[in-house]
Amino acid sequence: MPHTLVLLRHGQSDWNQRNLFTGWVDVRLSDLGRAEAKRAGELLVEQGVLPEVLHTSVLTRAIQTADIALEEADRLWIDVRRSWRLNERHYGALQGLDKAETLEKYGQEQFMLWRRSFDTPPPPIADDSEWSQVGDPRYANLSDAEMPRTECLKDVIARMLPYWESDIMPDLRDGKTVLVTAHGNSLRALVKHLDGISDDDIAELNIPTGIPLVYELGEDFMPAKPGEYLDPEAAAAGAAAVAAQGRK
Ligand SMILES: O=C(O)[C@@H](CO)OP(=O)(O)O
Repeated sequence: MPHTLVLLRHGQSDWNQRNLFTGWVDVRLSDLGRAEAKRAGELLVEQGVLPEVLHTSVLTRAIQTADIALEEADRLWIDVRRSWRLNERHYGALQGLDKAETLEKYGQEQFMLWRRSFDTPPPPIADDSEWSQVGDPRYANLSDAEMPRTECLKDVIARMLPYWESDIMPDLRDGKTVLVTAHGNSLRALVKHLDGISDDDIAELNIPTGIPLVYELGEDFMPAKPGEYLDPEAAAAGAAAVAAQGRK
């Protein structure tokens, strides 16, 4: 029996709209982001993909997106689990900075290295920075070593995959249609794993906001073919817009 997995990046956030590096900063959805989340719920209903369990990050924009989409699908009642392991990549000292200004200041090569390279993290954020998450009660159970001050995609894979195996795979094994509502870079980490994308090629992959991406997985919890967006045209346009961020 194939397992159905639905990945959903949160709708546009206030900081996506303002073109700021976000990472673990807990910003809310913009009006457009709420509309995208509602549309995601409509797409799930229209195409008969009805989630039976939800996994989200502990960031509000992912939680809001799931709630709005599931309300639209009349599925607010399904079981929910949340984990910091699905959080956006921690953007280190770049959190709160304007993407276009950062590009201008450091140049295209450094900007893209920080943004999309597999294993080069941005400089770490200071614990007393306005945009640090140290001391945030939702991370009280993390050890100091687990609490990131910056992350590259490789680090995200290392903290996300254990949750995939321990919590998401068992729900798939139970035959449930699983919705994972998360973030541009935490979902890039999962798609890299599922689609077997190389460390170099993953730089080119961008995930659009608010469009469900559906995988049918085999008994080994791997797909026979890449996932399919429920609105492929909007997904292509959305991914191109993410790729162009930084350019004003
Ligand atoms: O700012 C961020 O946290 C991410 C996602 O919005 O941005 P980027 O696509 O530049 O990695």
